[in-house]
Amino acid sequence: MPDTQIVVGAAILRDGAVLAAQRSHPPQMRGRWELPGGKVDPGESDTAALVRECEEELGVRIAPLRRLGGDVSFPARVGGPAAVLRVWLAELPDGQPEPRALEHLSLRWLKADALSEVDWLPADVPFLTDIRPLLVG
Ligand SMILES: Nc1nc2c([nH]c(=O)n2[C@H]2C[C@H](O)[C@@H](COP(=O)(O)OP(=O)(O)OP(=O)(O)O)O2)c(=O)[nH]1
Repeated sequence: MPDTQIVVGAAILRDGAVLAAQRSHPPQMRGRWELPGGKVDPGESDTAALVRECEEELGVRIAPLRRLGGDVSFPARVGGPAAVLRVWLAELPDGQPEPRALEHLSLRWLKADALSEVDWLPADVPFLTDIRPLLVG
């Protein structure tokens, strides 16, 4: 898949909740929710991109733990490359500050019973099946 744009997302778990982020742009995605993360740059590893994007978006340095689920394809912009979302389970190491919405409209820590309360972007939805049992364990 040489032309596929890889997008990485972090399922950051703390105290039985996962961190969800509300997108500010583009207009058709504004207000919808995603796992924090973003596009992998050329030559960059997936986990390096994940750590970089979370620093940019949340102001924290996360620790990726392991992959959750598989590649989930989503419709790329017209004329652009195909795109897939890959998600990692991650944690906030001791000493990290509280995440801040530096690029998002808002952040929420969602427990299992609130996981379906927000309007997730489509590619993130399949990962909720992997995340839910980790919140109630
Ligand atoms: N997480 C997620 N991202 C999606 C979905 N559908 C979809 O087009 N995207 C796009 C939005 C962004 O272009 C990209 C996520 O990367 P990003 O968070 O770095 O995007 P961005 O807008 O900040 O970056 P840029 O386009 O300004 O370069 O994936 C989806 O269902 N879930």
